[in-house]
Amino acid sequence: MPALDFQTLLRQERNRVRHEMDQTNNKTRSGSPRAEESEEGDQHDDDDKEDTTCVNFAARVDALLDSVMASHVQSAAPEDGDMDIMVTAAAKVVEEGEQVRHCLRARLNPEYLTRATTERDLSKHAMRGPPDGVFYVPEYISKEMEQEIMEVAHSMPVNQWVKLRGRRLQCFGGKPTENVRSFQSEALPPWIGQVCRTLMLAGVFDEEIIPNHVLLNEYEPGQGIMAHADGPFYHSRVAIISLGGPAIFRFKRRLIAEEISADSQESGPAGTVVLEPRSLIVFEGEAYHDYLHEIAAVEEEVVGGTEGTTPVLNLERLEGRINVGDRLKRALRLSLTCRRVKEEGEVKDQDDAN
Ligand SMILES: O=C(O)CCC(=O)C(=O)O
Ligand SMILES: [Fe+2]
Repeated sequence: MPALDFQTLLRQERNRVRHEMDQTNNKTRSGSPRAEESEEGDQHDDDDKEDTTCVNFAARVDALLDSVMASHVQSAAPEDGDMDIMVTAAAKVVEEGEQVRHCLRARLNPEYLTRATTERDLSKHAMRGPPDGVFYVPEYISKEMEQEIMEVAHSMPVNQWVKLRGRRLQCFGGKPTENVRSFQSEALPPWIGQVCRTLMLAGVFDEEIIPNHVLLNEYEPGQGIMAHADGPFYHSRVAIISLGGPAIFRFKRRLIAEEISADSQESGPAGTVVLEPRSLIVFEGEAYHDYLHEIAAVEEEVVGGTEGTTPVLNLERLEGRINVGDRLKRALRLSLTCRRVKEEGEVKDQDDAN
């Protein structure tokens, strides 16, 4: 039996992706919209944009296939020449290549886009601080959209998730770098692009700063994200869509130099927001610049804190579904953090040094 050539296999996979993508693009260019898009007027603009970024997108698929390949070649230890292991690994490469393609090429139901235009006005959803600059929209996405997003997210092979101590994530739009000067933007997969477009249609982002960078975070019960600021890399408005289980988002004021003691760089929570499944939180201004945010790594948490004294900024918007003193049990939670990476000229040198 001839030895299995992983490089050839990879080349074949790439060619297949390219071929499929060429076919899709030719179809779009020759003006034959796919059936699911024909009722949605805006969709064609979107398709035009995807055409121009197609090479970039194909490069993204290549990179993913490379990493699928690398992980299997490694685990198959080809140098020991065990054919059975190699064949199993090759089959896995093809299967996962298929999954990657499916996830990256998926589209959500285009109806979600049209709904976003009519129902939302962000200014109605402002919370009273501190901190200022926080907005909360319950039921921002429908149960169907939540379900579709979770299915696409989980169709990605396990090895495409980046495993961190408190969560795992997938990054779309390019890998964040030390500073924006070395950042290489990548096209967003269509389904992520659709999510960003709903945010624009809902008035969360102007067209010029529609998000071009999205993190898909996944937290198991007991996991969280430590207090942090999102920093100068992005335009200072963040939109986070929550899916799955609930969590409490805590804002903590950043301490000024004189207040920082050896064991504390941050103050206690100034304001919290209960993130219900399918909700949207947006924050900017003071909340972005002067506060850190965190999600505690716990399996259960009490709304308003154990003393019941921590402000819950969106209490009214919870309309009795959740009250101060309630114990919230965590369940698997996904979040989409949508932001716009600044252009080179938009970052002040001082910011960049941070
Ligand atoms: O999962 C969340 O809601 C928070 C995510 C976050 O803060 C981030 O991605 O920077
Ligand atoms: Fe963050």
